[in-house]
Amino acid sequence: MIYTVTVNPSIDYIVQLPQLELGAVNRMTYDTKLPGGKGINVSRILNQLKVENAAWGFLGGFTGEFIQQQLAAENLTTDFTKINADTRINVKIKAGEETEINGQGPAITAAASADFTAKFDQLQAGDIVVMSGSLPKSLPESFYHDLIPLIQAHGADFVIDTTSQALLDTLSAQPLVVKPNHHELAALFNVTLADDAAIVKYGRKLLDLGAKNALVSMAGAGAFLITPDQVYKSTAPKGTVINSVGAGDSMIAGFVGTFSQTQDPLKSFATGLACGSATAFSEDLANQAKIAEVRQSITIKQYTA
Ligand SMILES: Nc1ncnc2c1ncn2[C@@H]1O[C@H](COP(=O)(O)OP(=O)(O)O)[C@@H](O)[C@H]1O
Ligand SMILES: O=P(O)(O)OC[C@H]1O[C@](O)(COP(=O)(O)O)[C@@H](O)[C@@H]1O
Repeated sequence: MIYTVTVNPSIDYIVQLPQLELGAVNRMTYDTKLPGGKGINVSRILNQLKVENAAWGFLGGFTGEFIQQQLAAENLTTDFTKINADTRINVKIKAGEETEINGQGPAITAAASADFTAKFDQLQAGDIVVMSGSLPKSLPESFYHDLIPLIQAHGADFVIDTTSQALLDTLSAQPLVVKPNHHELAALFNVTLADDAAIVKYGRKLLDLGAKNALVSMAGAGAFLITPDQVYKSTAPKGTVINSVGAGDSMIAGFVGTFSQTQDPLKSFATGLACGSATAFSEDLANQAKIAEVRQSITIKQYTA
């Protein structure tokens, strides 16, 4: 069983306009509201792949209710901890380029946090917990790190998708996979990544620090998979990019979903690539048919320096 953890979900409010003029009244040509947050996106893609999963985290207020309703309409299995404050709204502006304004997130009380943590008692050996996204300000920086012993005590694995020190702090506990994009990888080690060799060098460092596998995604330029034995690269398939919000989460879902069924990192990489690009080529996250279509054009090569 895969459990996704979204401690800071969001309504993703996607707005489109021909151009954004700062300091002026701008009019939208299109807008839509989607249930968002990284773990929720992973769960929505796992559902498309028919991989059993449950979404955990915190939801509150009218925004939380909207997300709960949307997920129920997709038959997602959820067990969110209720909070009183409103779940955040993240604004995604599409005006030529994509600009994102993500909220800080609501206050989580100590009681809600304890209620959430108690859920980890039900984990079993072989389960995978995917912890994704930013932490609301009211939770300590060590929140993910503190969950790891609860996961590992049951013989379950974990995947972490966060940035900066919060990510570095979890590597020694051996996450099944981590997936920084190349900008996040550069920021993690405070370097500039000028070419493939530099990306692979710093991607390997993630394994040296403890990660079992690392994906380094590069948006329209594809991704690397670094395993203890091999490095693989794939360019992204060509297509019309409609909305790349959630492409990274989709890639993680594809990788973890297939890994849970096959334990094969290369097959998992192929599914991850298909899910990431299929989402970039869709208005909302990708559906099963789009993923299957894009999967046909994925090619992966072994990378040698
Ligand atoms: N413009 C695009 N065209 C094709 N595939 C894309 C595009 N953007 C993202 N993808 C696919 O999704 C993966 C993850 O996207 P990326 O933007 O790197 O992640 P994140 O959203 O975490 O920054 C990429 O490695 C690629 O396979
Ligand atoms: O928790 P964070 O880092 O603010 O990110 C949340 C945002 O990321 C998303 O999960 C999309 O993430 P990706 O584009 O990286 O896959 C949105 O749904 C959400 O608005």
